Amino acid sequence: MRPSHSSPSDDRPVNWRILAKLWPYLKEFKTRVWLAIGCLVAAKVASVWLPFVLKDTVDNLNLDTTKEAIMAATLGLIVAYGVLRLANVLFGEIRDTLFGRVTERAMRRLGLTVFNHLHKLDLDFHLSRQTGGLSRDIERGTSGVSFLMRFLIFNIGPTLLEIGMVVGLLFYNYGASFAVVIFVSVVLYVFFSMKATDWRTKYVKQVNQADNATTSRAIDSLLNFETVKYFNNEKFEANRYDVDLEQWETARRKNRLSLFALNGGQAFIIAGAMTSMMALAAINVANGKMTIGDFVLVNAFTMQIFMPLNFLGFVYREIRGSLTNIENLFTLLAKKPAIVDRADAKELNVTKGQISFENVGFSYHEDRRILKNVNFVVKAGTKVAVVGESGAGKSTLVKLLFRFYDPTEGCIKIDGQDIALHTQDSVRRHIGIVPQDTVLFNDTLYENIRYGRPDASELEIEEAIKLAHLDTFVTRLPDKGNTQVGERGLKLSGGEKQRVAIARTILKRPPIMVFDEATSSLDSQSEQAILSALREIAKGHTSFMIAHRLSTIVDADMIIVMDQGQIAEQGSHNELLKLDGLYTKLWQAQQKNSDND
Ligand SMILES: Nc1ncnc2c1ncn2[C@@H]1O[C@H](COP(=O)(O)OP(=O)(O)OP(=O)(O)O)[C@@H](O)[C@H]1O
Repeated sequence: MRPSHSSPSDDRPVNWRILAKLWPYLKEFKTRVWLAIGCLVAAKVASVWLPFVLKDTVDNLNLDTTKEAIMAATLGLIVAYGVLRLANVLFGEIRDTLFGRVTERAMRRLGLTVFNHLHKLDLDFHLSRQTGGLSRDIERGTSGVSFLMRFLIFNIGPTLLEIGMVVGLLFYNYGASFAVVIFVSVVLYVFFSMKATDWRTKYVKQVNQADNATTSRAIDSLLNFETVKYFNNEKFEANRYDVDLEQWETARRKNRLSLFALNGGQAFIIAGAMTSMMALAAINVANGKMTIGDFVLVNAFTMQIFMPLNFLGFVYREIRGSLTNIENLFTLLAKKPAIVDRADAKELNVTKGQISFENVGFSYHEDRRILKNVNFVVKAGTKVAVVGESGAGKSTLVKLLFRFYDPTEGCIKIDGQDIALHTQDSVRRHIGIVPQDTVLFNDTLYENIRYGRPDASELEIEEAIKLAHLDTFVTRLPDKGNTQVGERGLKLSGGEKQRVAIARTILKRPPIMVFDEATSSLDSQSEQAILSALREIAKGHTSFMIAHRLSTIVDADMIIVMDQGQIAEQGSHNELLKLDGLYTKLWQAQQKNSDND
């Protein structure tokens, strides 16, 4: 696979105002910023001085006097030349070192702000995002800050300062002609470079698009490695990849030709300017108006100015790209989470753990109602189970309880307090969830369990492992609890992952425990063992259980039967069987299935 490009850009007009938004991230090191700017000026003064020392040296070398007198006159100048060169480089290095810290701190602050913001955004945002694209946006945005600072402060700023000084000095020392030639050619050069760069943007964009397409194709294909093998489709995959690579190759060729046009045009302007300057200087020397030293000085100035301008096209494009990337990042930061704590939100105070749903209605999207008029009470310390067909809205109840969403109608109360009026943090602190699909961090088994309560002791972790029936499994592992679980926990089976999730929740020990099909990935024997463990753990806690297999919840204090977003029946197992309704149908169907097994 080819390495991917880091420099994206699109056709949007450049928004320079974004620079103002960066200031809060830079002002922490205000003194450093000013010191760096001071060094920048000092380095440029030294570099503009250099041609003058060179001129005096050349003129002194041409003096019609004794060897000793020439040496005496030039020695000091040569030392001054060396000192100025050193000063130029040293001040430049000090400026880089001083400013490096400012940029790094700004990147750190911005990175952390974005990270915190992403964790505040709602579940809907995270369900719709494309992780790859999002992380590229963040990476491009934060490194955009570094690019922008580097190029604005270390390249554009110093170059403009130098051009200003040189044009002024030429005008002061030799009159308007040299200053005019330099000024006009610089303006021409900048104008041409900006126009040509804007024109080239579409080719750069094509390369980036082709690059993203080939990279995505390769990654998708490799991620589906097993499927490719199941269907013997290696050749088909290679052909598809090659079609993308061909487009990438064409885009690169066009991009290279457009770069040739840009560089060619720039070289043409530089050559024209240098020739004119040299010709003017030569005429002046021939007329006796200028010395050989002056000729050398004009030559040195011209070279000094056009050298950094050589990179202007590249720098301009990078700045454009960086501004766009930073703007994307600020757009992300401006995104408002759907669930926000009210200004007067209080801390939820849970003493018993009673849950009540009062006339709750909810829809993910306006045009489709998921929950209608849901009313029930889970008394403190009891076990309530929710059953119903797939898609009936069972997990949605849990998402509302956890405040991933707020109800569209009605309210949910814990110990009589409306959770929508309390901080999300305090609501979540009192609820432990073993979700339907457990995703683990790419870390060790121990660390994944410790996540339930980062300050838990080794002993408490061991106990949680035992209660979740993970101990036999752990002892069988080569590295025991220090075994890495792989990305998203892929090295563990579904049942093992669920037990890790149970162990985590045991460590958290919240007053309210929610089990969303917590035993769905277990075989019947492990399921029975875990269920007895859950019963043990749930003692004294309020537990809310979503289950498909009714046999796992027959002992619940109350069973709620959901049907198309509404409560169809509620009561204990025996009461529901007596009703001979939906629950009885579900029960009979499952009994029949297990008899057939
Ligand atoms: N984020 C979402 N955006 C839009 N619709 C959603 C979202 N999450 C769930 N739904 C829809 O809401 C309905 C209820 O989903 P929910 O997950 O609550 O059902 P469930 O009863 O728990 O189903 P299962 O037993 O299969 O887990 C489903 O039709 C589902 O497609």
